[in-house]
Amino acid sequence: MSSNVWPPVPTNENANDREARLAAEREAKRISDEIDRALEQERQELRKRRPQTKILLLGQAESGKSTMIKHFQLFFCPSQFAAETEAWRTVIHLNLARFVNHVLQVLSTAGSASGKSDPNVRMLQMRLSPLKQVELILSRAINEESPSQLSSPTEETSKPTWRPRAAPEVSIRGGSGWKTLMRRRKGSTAAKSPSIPDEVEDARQILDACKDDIVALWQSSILRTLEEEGMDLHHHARYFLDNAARVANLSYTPTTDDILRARLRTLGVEEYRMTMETAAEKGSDWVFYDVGGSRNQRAAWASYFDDVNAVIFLCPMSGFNQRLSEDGSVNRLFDSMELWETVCKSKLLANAMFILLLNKADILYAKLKAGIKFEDYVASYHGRPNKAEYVADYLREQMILTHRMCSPKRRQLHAHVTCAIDTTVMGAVLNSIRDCILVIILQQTTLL
Ligand SMILES: Nc1nc2c(ncn2[C@@H]2O[C@H](COP(=O)(O)OP(=O)(O)OP(=O)(O)O)[C@@H](O)[C@H]2O)c(=O)[nH]1
Ligand SMILES: [Mg+2]
Repeated sequence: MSSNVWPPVPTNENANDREARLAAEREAKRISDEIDRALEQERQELRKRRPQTKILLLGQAESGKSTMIKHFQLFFCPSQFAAETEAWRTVIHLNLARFVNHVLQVLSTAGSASGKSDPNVRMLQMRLSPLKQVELILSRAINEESPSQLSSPTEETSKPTWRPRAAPEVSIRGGSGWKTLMRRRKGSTAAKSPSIPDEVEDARQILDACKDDIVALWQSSILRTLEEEGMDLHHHARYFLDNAARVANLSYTPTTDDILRARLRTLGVEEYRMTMETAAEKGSDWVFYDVGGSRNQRAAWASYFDDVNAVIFLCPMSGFNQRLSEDGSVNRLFDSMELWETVCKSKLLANAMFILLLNKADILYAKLKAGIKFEDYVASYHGRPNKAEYVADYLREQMILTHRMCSPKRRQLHAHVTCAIDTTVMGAVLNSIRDCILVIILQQTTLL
């Protein structure tokens, strides 16, 4: 008998003693197994009874819903956020390649139309032509939907007469599991789709080889002229073009700021399950629904309204001088206000807690500072200071009023002014949202 058996077998044991000992051991094991089973059953019951927190993010397209999801991951599930860095690298490269291709296309049209052809620019156009292939490969790698032609908000200004179409955005269908797909592709050694990782690697090499030319193109004076003439570039496009030398480098790893700026338009509804990793909420499961915000996507929202604990509604304040890309006759801010009213009125959401985020405060600030007058677009603001904090207060008051007038019954509303690309500002907002949600969980647990 081996000496490391516990309890040690008595050396002077006779046959009867042995039989009695084995029977006692069997009984002890039976009791222990029974306890384990009971504990497991209790755990399962608890898991079933634990309220799953359901949070819905609503708002028009480009309001910042998916960016908020990234923040929730970053603050409450940091390991999940870190694990997705690689997938975001591909999206960021696709963003960059698409913007450059868009600029090249605008250049070729404008160049022939207004006689601005310059041999240096023509040379850059030729040397950057492989980026079309890069865009194709990366789009295929994330299984992108075919890019929409109605993709960007349009600035409301009477100045430019010639208006090239905005760059089509990168879009992905909710539920496509693209991040998992990217992780599997990265991990797979030539199993199912051998060509894709190789292709992506090729695309990265091409981008790296083109980086100096991208920088030269972005810095060329002709681009400033095109911008003055109304070339429509998203804020995130500008950010990635400003950082092109770093982003296109072969050894590039996305920073948190880069990931927050990456644009991936949501189509349909994407579900995110997060098991919280931090502080008081540790171990609890939160389920987020991130919806596509453009008008043709909104019909799908209602089927997610059942049993919602919290609604986070994003209103991009900077949209006051923009029109919807899907309907050029509608002002973005007015659309947002109307949408807020509809959401407030919903009977299905009557019991949910509401969180209102007046987002894109940085762009609002920049626009007002540049002399664009808020009252020129929102007549009811007439005579008030053209300052971001006053405008934000005004919008907050209006939206709180709408909530009070339209809600089917009294319920909590928490409103914050946000800039969803600024992690320092968002820290405090996220803590406050977390606290509100924890109170809901507590209330539900007490009610059970
Ligand atoms: N400057 C600035 N950019 C922001 C802010 N919030 C979000 N963005 C950027 O705006 C772009 C659109 O944000 P998303 O989160 O993708 O918008 P969305 O509401 O999910 O849009 P859809 O999926 O089309 O419904 C991204 O490039 C973000 O980085 C902000 O407060 N300031
Ligand atoms: Mg989105």
